[in-house]
Amino acid sequence: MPETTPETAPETTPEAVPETTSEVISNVVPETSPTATLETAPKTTRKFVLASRHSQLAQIQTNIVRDELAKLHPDITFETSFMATGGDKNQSQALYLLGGKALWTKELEVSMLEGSVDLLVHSFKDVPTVLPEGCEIAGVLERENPLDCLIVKQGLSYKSLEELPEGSVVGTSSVRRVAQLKRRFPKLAFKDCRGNLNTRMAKLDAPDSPFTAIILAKAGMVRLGWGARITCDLGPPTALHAVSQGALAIEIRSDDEQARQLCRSITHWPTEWSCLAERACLRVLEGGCSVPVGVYTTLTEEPAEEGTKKGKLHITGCVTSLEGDKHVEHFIEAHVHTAEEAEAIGAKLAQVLIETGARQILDDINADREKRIQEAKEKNEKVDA
Ligand SMILES: NCc1[nH]cc(CCC(=O)O)c1CC(=O)O
Repeated sequence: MPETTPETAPETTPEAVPETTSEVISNVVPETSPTATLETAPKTTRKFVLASRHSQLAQIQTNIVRDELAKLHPDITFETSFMATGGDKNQSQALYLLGGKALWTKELEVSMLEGSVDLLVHSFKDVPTVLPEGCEIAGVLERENPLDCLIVKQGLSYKSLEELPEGSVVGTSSVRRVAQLKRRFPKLAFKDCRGNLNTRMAKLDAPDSPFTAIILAKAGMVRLGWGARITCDLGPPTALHAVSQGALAIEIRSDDEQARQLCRSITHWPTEWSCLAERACLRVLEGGCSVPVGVYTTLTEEPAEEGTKKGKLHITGCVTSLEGDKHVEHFIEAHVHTAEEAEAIGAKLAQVLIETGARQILDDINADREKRIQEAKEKNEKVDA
């Protein structure tokens, strides 16, 4: 297949990037630093290795975090390391058979717990709502635009989902996106489109591609420098985005106090609290497998007493049946003073959704999933449920 990376793509393809890149950012002690006088003292400053998946987007995101850290901590050395994860390696099996989201994070966590790397940089939405023992999210950067967006195949001039002819094939592998869009656009067809963003864009633009358009997270497109390919945004009320979409999270070993301090220094608290509220909502709803949950959150900073924080949290959540025929949506607005209060609001939102119809939708989805796993087993497929 010819290289069909969009015109705006950087020169470097992901294949050109070595599996492991180690780059010393800075170990120079600035002259103004109080430690600058200890020139003969042994260098005890620890080196920190940031790690992520090896996709081009993951590398860009890791470099964003590294640059933020290096800017605030010029006396510390930061390196980066990139590796393939289960999710990258297995792109043919249906996502619902692959055993959950830990797919993208498990190998990285193992390396970190072994001590080979120190800070894991993730798209927050790929991080499971429950982390392994000994791991925690310690840092969250300011959120990029959290919405989904439509990208129409190159050469076609449709400007929105409304304009797509009946029966057009829209690519996405997200049950949330399919459910929400079937509800609004019953005449469109949806088809799996897997792989990292480079792969998905190439699949869309290939001359023999079945797709008229695909749906992606806008944040990824923007970070890759492909914003010009975005046809339109998909936001409320048409579509609510995934929990924590558009935010970057940094995971550390729970016993690594130095890493925690570094993460705190670059954390954007309104993003962190918003994402924690969204994750609390998902944790209550999901019971272990991926569900079509959409959210939209704003957190507006309010005047607070010295040394404290306060914000007005407005969080909307929805759960949609896989065929788009059932949908429950609710929002809560509350003043919050701590991350824990924000999480409590997210959990309460989930509770309200469950009581107003989400329970039935989720039970149906779990039954459907069980059935498909059973069918797959019967077909002798390797299933890791
Ligand atoms: N599911 C994969 C994934 N994980 C994070 C992003 C985009 C960046 C982000 O949400 O921060 C994407 C691509 C997509 O959903 O289109």
